[in-house]
Amino acid sequence: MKYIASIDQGTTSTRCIIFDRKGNIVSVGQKEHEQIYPKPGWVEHNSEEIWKNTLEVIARARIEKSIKTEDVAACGITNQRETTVVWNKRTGKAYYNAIVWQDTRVDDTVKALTKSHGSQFFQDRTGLPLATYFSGLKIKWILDNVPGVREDAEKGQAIFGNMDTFLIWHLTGGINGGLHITDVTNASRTQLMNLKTMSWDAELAEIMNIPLQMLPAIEPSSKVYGNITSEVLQGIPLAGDLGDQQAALVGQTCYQPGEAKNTYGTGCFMLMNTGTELVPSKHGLLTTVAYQFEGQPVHYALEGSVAIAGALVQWLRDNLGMIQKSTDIEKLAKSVEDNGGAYVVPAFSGLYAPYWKSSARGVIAGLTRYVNKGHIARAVLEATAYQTKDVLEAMENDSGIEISSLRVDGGMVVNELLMQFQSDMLKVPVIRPTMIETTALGAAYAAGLAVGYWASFDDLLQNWGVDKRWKPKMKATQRNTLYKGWKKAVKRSFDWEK
Ligand SMILES: Nc1ncnc2c1ncn2[C@@H]1O[C@H](COP(=O)(O)OP(=O)(O)O)[C@@H](O)[C@H]1O
Ligand SMILES: O=P(O)(O)OC[C@H](O)CO
Repeated sequence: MKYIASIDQGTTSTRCIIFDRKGNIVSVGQKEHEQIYPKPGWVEHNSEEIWKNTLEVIARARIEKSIKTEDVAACGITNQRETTVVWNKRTGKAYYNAIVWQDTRVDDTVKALTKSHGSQFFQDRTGLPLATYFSGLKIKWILDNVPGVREDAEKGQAIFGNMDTFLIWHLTGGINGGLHITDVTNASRTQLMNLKTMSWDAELAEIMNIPLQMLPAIEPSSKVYGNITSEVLQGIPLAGDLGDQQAALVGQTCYQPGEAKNTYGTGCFMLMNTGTELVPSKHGLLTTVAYQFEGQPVHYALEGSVAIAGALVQWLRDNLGMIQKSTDIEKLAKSVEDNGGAYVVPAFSGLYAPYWKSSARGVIAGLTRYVNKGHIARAVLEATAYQTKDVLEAMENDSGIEISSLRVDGGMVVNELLMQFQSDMLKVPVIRPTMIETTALGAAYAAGLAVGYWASFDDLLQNWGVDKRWKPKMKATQRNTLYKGWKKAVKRSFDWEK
């Protein structure tokens, strides 16, 4: 068979990418979905729209190159993590919109649980500090606020899933016996899975008042789970499932302890493989599952999650109208020499790693009459690079490993100005591989390994190649001055919401 199909259900869009054995893209279908902001801090998606888009992008990817079902060896799936859907398994209907990972509505519960149990209690079991980010408290919010859900959950009719689970259930039969499963990487983002046992933690579920029967079965990330029943890929084995940031780690072939990648999409996520060793963080990172291939031990990762990166570029485009397309930002930013003293701290969902300040809110600091649109555009791009520096320092401190170069991917890495500035800030080379759709590729690798399309990791390592490398050029004094300014601006964003 010639190909592997991969579904990448991201925060802004859903893609289906068909890959060949060399890891090259054969065809792509992609569609954006609506971002719903009912109140400040709330972010939702319509899960029904995402399901329809999924079918449409698979069909588009196949039609583009007239790909026959019999040419597809397997399908993998990867997804925006943490985003939470609860639906009825008899009707297939969601009780409420999907609550997106960036949503901060459970902030009061975070504060109450921090008071009663302490954040460390949750971090010790799940690797995650108590925060609005993860799925558990989003499930609780739906159970507590949407009429009828709790009763149905107790009867075993209302079930929970992240977007992987929701799509797998639909793709494998839906109301006619769809699989209700997730993988270890997605489960590790719910704040309900015990990182040592890889199973749901009954005590955590009880604290959050979540009936255990609504949670999916936890599977490895690479395994034949079952066959797809939907017409668009009927009969194809569904054989890979990974959270998107973990999928990018697999797609970047970071299989050795100490290897790290940074993905620049809506948010920005740096993951370092720590092997089979679970490394607790003391510097504001998450300990998470990197992947598990069937029959092999779980591999862990340290993760620095940044909530807003490319989303800040979108905000400049959609909310301020300063650019028409995301790509326009580079030209605008290049119209000036530097940031003119301005800093943008995009604490739209509070600040994630390494700060974990849910009461922070966005600020633009350092304004004078000198500052123009170009400076703001530059400060917007720089914000992603500074946030990455914050995370990289924490990563080095936690792991004791000095990162000598950084593999990058995601929608923002086409921006050369950002990549050069990133290398300048980190003082290490930044490497963009030939294939930057590493998220979809990682899920394809998981599926392909499960069905023997690829024989081993060695096959995958050969597919990775360098497209471009940026080396640090900035003088130390300039780097230090700029970064000091960022740190000052970050402090200004703290404690905005009480
Ligand atoms: N040339 C560019 N410069 C900066 N940001 C960009 C550029 N092109 C796209 N982006 C940003 O990249 C993000 C999309 O990346 P992608 O990896 O597709 O995200 P996701 O997987 O989160 O949906 C958007 O937030 C967009 O604003
Ligand atoms: O959809 P992305 O690429 O922004 O990734 C979102 C992350 O998985 C959230 O944890």
